[in-house]
Amino acid sequence: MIGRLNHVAIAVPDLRAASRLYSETLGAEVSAVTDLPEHGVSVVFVTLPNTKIELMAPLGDGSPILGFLERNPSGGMHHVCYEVDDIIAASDQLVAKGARVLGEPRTGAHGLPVLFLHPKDFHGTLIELEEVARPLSSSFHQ
Ligand SMILES: CC[C@@H](C(=O)O)C(=O)SCCNC(=O)CCNC(=O)[C@H](O)C(C)(C)COP(=O)(O)OP(=O)(O)OC[C@H]1O[C@@H](n2cnc3c(N)ncnc32)[C@H](O)[C@@H]1OP(=O)(O)O
Ligand SMILES: [Co+2]
Repeated sequence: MIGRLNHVAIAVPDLRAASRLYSETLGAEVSAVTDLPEHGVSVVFVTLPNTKIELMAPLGDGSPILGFLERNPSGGMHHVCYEVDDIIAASDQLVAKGARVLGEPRTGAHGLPVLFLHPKDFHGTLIELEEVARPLSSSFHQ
């Protein structure tokens, strides 16, 4: 069901300081800050040769990462995001197998459908699924 690792997300208390750390100290390519009020976070993406790192800070009072940052005030690894071909099919299969899917698919930071799986069902790791449309040519060759 799951495909490539799309990103690893790190929750941080200060997004601009974290962006500088990745760009200036680690020498990585870091995007501009994007506010995503519908997700309650502000994010930047760090582009690596084989995947991305999502640095995110809370946006608004109802942010889903506030509790995590209270427990981990200096920040920490928050979730991993795996790509899937069909998010509804993946969700249906996971529910049938007893996993807790958190809410409905929503449009994520890349403009594609995402949803989350409860960390208690996956060895203490919050999982995000992102539906990534495959180019027609790649499905033709499968
Ligand atoms: C930018 C858009 C998008 C993208 O395109 O990439 C994003 O990435 S948005 C990212 C932010 N959005 C989300 O995380 C949405 C899904 N998350 C949630 O609904 C909640 O965060 C949660 C997973 C239900 C946790 O809620 P919270 O209130 O923080 O915790 P609880 O107190 O209910 O925790 C229960 C239990 O789970 C442990 N926990 C919580 N978060 C994590 C985590 N990130 N990784 C591992 N474990 C986590 C928490 O410690 C509790 O454990 P116990 O104390 O042992 O019960
Ligand atoms: Co994410």
